[in-house]
Amino acid sequence: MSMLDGHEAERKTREQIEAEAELFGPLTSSVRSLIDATVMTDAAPEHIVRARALVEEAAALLDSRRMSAPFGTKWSADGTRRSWGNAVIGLRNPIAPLLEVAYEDGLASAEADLGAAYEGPPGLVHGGVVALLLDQILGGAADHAGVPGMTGTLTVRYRKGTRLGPVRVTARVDRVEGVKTFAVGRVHTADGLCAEAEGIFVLPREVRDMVAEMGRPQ
Ligand SMILES: CCCCCCCC(=O)SCCNC(=O)CCNC(=O)[C@H](O)C(C)(C)COP(=O)(O)OP(=O)(O)OC[C@H]1O[C@@H](n2cnc3c(N)ncnc32)[C@H](O)[C@@H]1OP(=O)(O)O
Repeated sequence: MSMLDGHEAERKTREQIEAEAELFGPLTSSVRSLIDATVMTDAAPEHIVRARALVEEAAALLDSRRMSAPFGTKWSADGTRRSWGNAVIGLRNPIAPLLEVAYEDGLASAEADLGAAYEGPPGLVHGGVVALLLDQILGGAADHAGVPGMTGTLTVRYRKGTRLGPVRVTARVDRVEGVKTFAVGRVHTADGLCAEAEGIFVLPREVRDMVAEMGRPQ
């Protein structure tokens, strides 16, 4: 599979995209609540059996027609980019903590409320989930700065356990060396600094080749 696969131009208008967001956003949010309820429930066995039947009915309804491939990244003519399947920010992805990333003065920042579904050690966020958030926000900072790349290396230093609940994640580009963008970031909770990361984002060779090809005079 090529790195360029899954990117697709689309002709949808802003209104159509907004209508889709209004349709799918609440579904995602309901399923996210369902995930939390599944992890946390202490309901009576008969309620769990009934809930399972309802969930299976809902899954069958949704599965009655499927896309031919995962959502990927869709680009509109006006430059709007949709990565609605993304594991961190995907509007259609109920396991995504849905980081809404804000960019200001070169700093990417986002907040998320990580519930029981993200638990690793008791009461703490799973280290892989911490890395997941950092990967996304560091990559987003690189992208937003106009020096995007695929994660080549992500180094995370876990300073202290990240308590489940509200977290704040920040990142910025540290430097650019040729095709490599070095970004740094942090995760904070009310307890203070919990994790720090450095990521090296590499613009893949085939994208470099494509850009060089496009720039070549006919
Ligand atoms: C908004 C968007 C946010 C997105 C955030 C989420 C990001 C992700 O999750 S990406 C998914 C995870 N990452 C991947 O799957 C990447 C898999 N790896 C690859 O595709 C390739 O190995 C890739 C692109 C990293 C490098 O391949 P390629 O372009 O062929 O590299 P290559 O030409 O050999 O090397 C180019 C430069 O990068 C360096 N480099 C290569 N691989 C790495 C690496 N893994 N780590 C650090 N540096 C590297 C090389 O040393 C070289 O440096 P220099 O120019 O100084 O000599």
